[in-house]
Amino acid sequence: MWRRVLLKDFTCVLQVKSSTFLHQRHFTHRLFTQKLLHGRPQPPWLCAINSRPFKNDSTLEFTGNAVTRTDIKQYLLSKDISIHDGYSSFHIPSIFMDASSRRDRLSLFVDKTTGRFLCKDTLVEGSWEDLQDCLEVMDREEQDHLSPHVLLGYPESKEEQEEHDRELQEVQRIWSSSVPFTDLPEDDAQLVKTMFQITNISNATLKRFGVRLFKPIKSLVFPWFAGPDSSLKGLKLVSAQRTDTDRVTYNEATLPKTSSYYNLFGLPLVGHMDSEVVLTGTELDAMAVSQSTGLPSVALPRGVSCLPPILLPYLEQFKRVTLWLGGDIRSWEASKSFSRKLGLRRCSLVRPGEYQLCAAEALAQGKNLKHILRGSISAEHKSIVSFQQLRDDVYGELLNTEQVAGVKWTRFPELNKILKGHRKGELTVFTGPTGSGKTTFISEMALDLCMQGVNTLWGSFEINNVRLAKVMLTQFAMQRLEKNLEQYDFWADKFEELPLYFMTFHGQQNIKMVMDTMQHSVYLHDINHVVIDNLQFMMGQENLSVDKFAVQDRIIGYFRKFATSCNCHVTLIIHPRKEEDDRELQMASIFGSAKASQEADNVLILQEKKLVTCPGRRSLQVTKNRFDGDVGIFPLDFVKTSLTFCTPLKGKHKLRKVIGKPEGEADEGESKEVQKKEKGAKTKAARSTKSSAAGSETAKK
Ligand SMILES: Nc1ncnc2c1ncn2[C@@H]1O[C@H](COP(=O)(O)OP(=O)(O)OP(=O)(O)O)[C@@H](O)[C@H]1O
Repeated sequence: MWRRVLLKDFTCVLQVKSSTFLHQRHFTHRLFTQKLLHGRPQPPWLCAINSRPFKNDSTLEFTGNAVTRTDIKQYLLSKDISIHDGYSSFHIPSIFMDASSRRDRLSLFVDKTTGRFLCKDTLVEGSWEDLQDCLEVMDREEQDHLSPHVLLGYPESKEEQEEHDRELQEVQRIWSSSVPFTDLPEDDAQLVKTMFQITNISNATLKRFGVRLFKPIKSLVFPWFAGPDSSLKGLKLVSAQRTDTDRVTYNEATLPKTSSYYNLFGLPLVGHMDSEVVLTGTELDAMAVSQSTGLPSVALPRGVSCLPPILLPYLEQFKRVTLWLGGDIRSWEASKSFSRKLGLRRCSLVRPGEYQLCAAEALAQGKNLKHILRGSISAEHKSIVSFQQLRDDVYGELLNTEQVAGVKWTRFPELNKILKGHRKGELTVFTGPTGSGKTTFISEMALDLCMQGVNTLWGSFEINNVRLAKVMLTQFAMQRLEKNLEQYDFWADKFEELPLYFMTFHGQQNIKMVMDTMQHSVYLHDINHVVIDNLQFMMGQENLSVDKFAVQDRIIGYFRKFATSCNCHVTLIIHPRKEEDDRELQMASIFGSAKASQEADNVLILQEKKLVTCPGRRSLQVTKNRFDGDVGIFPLDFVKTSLTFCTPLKGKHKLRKVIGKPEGEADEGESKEVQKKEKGAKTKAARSTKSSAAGSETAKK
């Protein structure tokens, strides 16, 4: 919901986005005419990432720029502002309150990574550029503060206002027709608790956290209270379902929708003086921790999928943060990456234990939660460790081989058989002949993962984002929507909910800029898969009088480093350096040197028409797999109506898997096999050409 506003007194046009975050009237504003004020050029960052094209109320609070924390600190010091160096933010006195009311309070938080600010007293927020503008104006006008109402909002469009009102009414309607647990007859309350497997959570705890039951859909209601008046901003509905194996799975829905839902559940119960908190992945876990340990505990709004930086100021007061996000490897990975945002020094992590317990399960099984929390380990990385320290990590990996192997593709079971899954921190290099369908295939492969919650960032330099999103939406809906336009909104609404982001770069790009954007997106959106289409678009600005392949190797090296340091998977599409008509592509067709092929964890090749068994068909070949060494090839059919790939029907194809062979050998083995087949086919083809030639000769005669 974007609004245009005037910066009062300065006749400067600002673009403002209304946000439901934690406050009643809480602006995120972005200066797009900053040159008007003091001619500072717009940071390239500002336009570097775009949200999904289908969104009109972007989830992106993205006003990032290339400032460093040193820049921020120096600038603030140059303005004689006293700074407290916090964990993820600098704390400064609010410039939106007069000196007498702000006293010594440092209630304005400036994010050390992006420079975004939030004043917790007045709830004004904005970008680093906005803060600088405000400070410049204060200097120029010799004022000691600005009014929090310095931004004048125009009403939202009628449509937006109506949607917003409808949402709020729906929140109120559900809330008022839900029943507090304490008002339920004891038998009913017990039944509900059994259904949700929370029999050990007392009615008193449920009451303290304000949990209710919404009977019509048998869901628990978790409220989102926030703002100076602690009013109801939204809610989360959670329903429980029992699976065949007698496990309970939970489904959740939020109002407002997930991308605007920023509830740190449990925050209103935290005292100003509390210096310790336990961060959990679900509301049930937060209640379990609070009940059995008495410690303040808050749940993340979107579980382990992300920790939006906009929430960080609310966690600054804690000297110690224990992350207990769940019991699986994904939660463990998330807790490691969130602790980097929170500041490693103060974070400790609960490692998934032998029985993989989250807090609610631990409580249900009568475990001692205090004891589990005491066993949490420091998030700070030590440069030298002994096996004794690694011992539990190794054990955890052995115990959870399936989870360690990564996220499985739902649409490509053959790929699971070879690669085992999609893992964080790896670099996948993907190639194929020109126009063979590389973009189309990677689009579906990444979409498959994104639909399972893998936060994905696309850098599509070759085709524009609208075209790419159209391909993805077709693959998502599994049909051509141009023929069913009436279904567009239905699919677009669902597609919009995916954790999918696009860089807005197009054409040749500077590698540093791309790297900075990727790094930023990891911070802002907890991106764990970056797709780059394609590497050649990063080479244009390099000095190509030096060896082209040396440049390519160097760029691959940058991506490698990024994948490792940010623990983020990078899929890099590369055009082959040479294509020969009668030969399949090999690793050597892509890489300039052995070094570059060493950098990649996985090398995938989309082979085209080379398998004579199925003419015209593409095959996907894995020629390198660092995880467990399996390589192989399998055919792919293309479904034009949905732009998707699938494996041919059973019996028609065979997965050829080469287990445990070194990369080179496997490659050779594969190509030998292919060559043999090709040779056979060529002879056959030659024979048939001969006979058809003979036939036509005869016909001519
Ligand atoms: N297996 C396939 N069979 C037939 N057509 C395909 C196949 N895969 C993709 N296509 C179509 O081919 C066209 C080119 O596909 P795409 O852009 O994915 O290829 P590419 O390899 O990325 O191209 P480039 O080499 O230019 O980067 C698209 O129109 C796509 O729908």
